[in-house]
Amino acid sequence: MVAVEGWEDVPAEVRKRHAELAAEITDHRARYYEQDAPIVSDAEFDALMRELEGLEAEHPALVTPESPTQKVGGAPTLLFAPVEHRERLLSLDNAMDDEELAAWAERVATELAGIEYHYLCELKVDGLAVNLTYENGQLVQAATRGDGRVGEDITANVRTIKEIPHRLRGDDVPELVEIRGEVYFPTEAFEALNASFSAENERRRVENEERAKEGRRPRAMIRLFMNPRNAAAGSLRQKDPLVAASRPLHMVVHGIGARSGFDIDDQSHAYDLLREWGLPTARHNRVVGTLDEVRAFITHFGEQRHSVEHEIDGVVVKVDEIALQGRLGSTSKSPRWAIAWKYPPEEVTGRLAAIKVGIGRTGRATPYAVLAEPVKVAGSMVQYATLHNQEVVKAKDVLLGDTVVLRKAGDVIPEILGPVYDLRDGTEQAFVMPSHCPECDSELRAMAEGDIDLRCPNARFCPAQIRERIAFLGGRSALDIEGLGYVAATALTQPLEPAQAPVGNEGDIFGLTVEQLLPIKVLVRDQKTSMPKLDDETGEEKEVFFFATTAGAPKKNTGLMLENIEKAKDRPLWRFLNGLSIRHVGPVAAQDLAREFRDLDAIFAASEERLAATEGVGAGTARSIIEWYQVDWHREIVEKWRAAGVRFTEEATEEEGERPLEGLTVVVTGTLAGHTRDGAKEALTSRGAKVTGSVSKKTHFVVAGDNPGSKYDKAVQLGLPVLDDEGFTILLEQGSAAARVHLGLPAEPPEEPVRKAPAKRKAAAGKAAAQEPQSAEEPAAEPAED
Ligand SMILES: NC(=O)c1ccc[n+]([C@@H]2O[C@H](COP(=O)([O-])OP(=O)(O)OC[C@H]3O[C@@H](n4cnc5c(N)ncnc54)[C@H](O)[C@@H]3O)[C@@H](O)[C@H]2O)c1
Ligand SMILES: [Zn+2]
Repeated sequence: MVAVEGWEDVPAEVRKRHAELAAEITDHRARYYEQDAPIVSDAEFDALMRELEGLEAEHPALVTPESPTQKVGGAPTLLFAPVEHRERLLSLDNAMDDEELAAWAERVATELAGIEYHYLCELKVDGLAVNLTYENGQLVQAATRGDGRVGEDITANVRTIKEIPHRLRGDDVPELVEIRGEVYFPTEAFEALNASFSAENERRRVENEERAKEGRRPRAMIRLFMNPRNAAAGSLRQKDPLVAASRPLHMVVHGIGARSGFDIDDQSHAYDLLREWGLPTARHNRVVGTLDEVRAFITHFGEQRHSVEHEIDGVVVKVDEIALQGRLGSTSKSPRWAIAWKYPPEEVTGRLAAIKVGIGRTGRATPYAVLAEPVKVAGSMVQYATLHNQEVVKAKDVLLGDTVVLRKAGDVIPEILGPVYDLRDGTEQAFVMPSHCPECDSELRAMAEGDIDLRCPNARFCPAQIRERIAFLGGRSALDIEGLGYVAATALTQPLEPAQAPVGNEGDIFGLTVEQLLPIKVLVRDQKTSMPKLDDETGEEKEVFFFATTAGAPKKNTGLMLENIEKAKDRPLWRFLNGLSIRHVGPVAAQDLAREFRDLDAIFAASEERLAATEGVGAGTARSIIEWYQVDWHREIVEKWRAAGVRFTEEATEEEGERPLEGLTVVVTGTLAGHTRDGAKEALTSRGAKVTGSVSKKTHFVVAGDNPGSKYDKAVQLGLPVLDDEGFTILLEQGSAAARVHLGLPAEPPEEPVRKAPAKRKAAAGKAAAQEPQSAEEPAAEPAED
């Protein structure tokens, strides 16, 4: 094949698909850029774009100036006056994986062979691109990107953004400069805005009930913003500047367009100049020399994605030298000297097939969304998302059958953001909270006046509550029993043959025998859907022995689980206390109580006042402990454990009394030989140290095992003391000074890096200061909740 393919040579079905894709993409762009109301997620949109690009790569004849691949953004709307940009605003090419990043770097290297250059790494801010024109230091115009050549005049709205100077600072301002940047909505403010919309909708719902009685038309609900980008775009593209002024919009600059009257060598230096002029520049930029350093930057901010004040959807890598940027040039759509690394999408859409209710270990009924099909988000497959309670379902305004936006940020539980209103067809139906427990059929009710949550009151016999409590007991924050996870908890409490259940409640957990376990059969369930799996050949539900091999011998894990259960009898008192699932008693309160009383019987013998006087334990928690112990079968659990050999007392260890690591802030990263990650953290906190997740100048030690992450790089960069396994042991056993000496450092840090708590507070609050990090992670309202 030598002849260049003409359009008529492209197979008809390819041409057809190309036309379909082009039309679909153009429609999505209009909805996204012009109406701020997309109906597909970015991931879906990107997939369509990629398919189109693929077709064009295979059949170059399809590449016409009309193709969406050759165009930037959307068309300017009639909502605002058109503005012609002096210099075009471009889009960016994307790298979805390391191969694509390396290919880009390779092209740059080839083009710039023999020349020294640097990479400028920046965060890719997920907001709205704007162009600011300054003439002789005065802001004369602000415009959206539009199609790259012509944007919309949003000057009045942009003037309301406090960070954007109306006049550049200093005497040295240029004749002309076009500033490119991103207007964004800070993540926290976005959540607050949507919460206020939800509250207003709640008022309107109440009002509408009245209106319905009077036969009046209902007031419309406010549509929630889907994400901060949407909120930024929606706020900035308002006819009324007062609306924009009322929103906490911010901006960060990331480029320069047309300019005259000054010269710059590197883009990073240009930012210094812009900062002097009073423009908001990014704090996280970094200039590096190698692609590996670029990768480290990408990895670092992939982990820190949610500690930045605005949403980021990737990292933009640029060649820093302006002259070389010119030499590399641009395509019709994007510069060749830059590439956008995209993080995995955190938002996807899916069809809400059902809302089911799960019962947690304290009986709380939690509605959760079930999507018609599993979807990939933040790198994992997801089909369920929590909806918290029936009020949240209302506030999110979702109906069964809706296409909904689902978000999963990092390790956080997936949640539903809201419906895609424009896809409703009228067949959607409102969710009705079930009146009865799906597992034991007890009537659900609020346990106290004013409680939003409904609960299954059958704490003693509800199979769901027992299963969840046992799984919790075996879990990390309670007895931490390896082998006793969720499925094992199910097998122990809900075997196929109910009479075989060796565990009726947590009292039966110790003293299990292999003989009891061997005959236990469970249905093989799909872990995601919890629906029984079918045998491929017979089509029948699959039943297996959970603890025994097919030959009838105990599985290896069975023995391990039993050993670990035996060992768990010696766990510290607070773990048992937390494991009892007493409402309001979470790990923090449990540790406070254990430290104060050192004995379980003493805790249960204490008066409500005495309990409430314990540091970190409130009146509600105290009440809850007393009420819990008044229930017969609760006391039986404690007695069964005691009979099995649990001692429930805790001698004050020397270190604990003294809390020798009090005041230290430590970060743990990588795999340690002698400790699990949680074990290492506990060893530190029990000695009074504060363990945090991110490295800063205030960190006293970074404990780094094998394969440490970017925290290690950061530590090295900041020159912090880094401890290996051996150093860590010295820190635990001999304290901070010994660990520093081990590293060849002076015993005392040169300057106390930690901000001292004010003396007054320290004296009054004692150990409270050391507990802050834990309580900050614990939801304050109900730490013991499921
Ligand atoms: N869901 C939909 O229907 C829909 C429709 C159209 C586009 N989109 C989404 O929009 C994006 C594509 O839009 P695009 O063409 O604007 O490309 P892009 O957002 O991937 O990248 C280009 C833009 O990044 C911005 N940017 C942020 N930080 C930057 C920095 N530090 N340096 C330089 N630029 C920076 C600039 O405004 C620039 O215009 C994709 O994520 C796509 O999924 C979604
Ligand atoms: Zn129940």
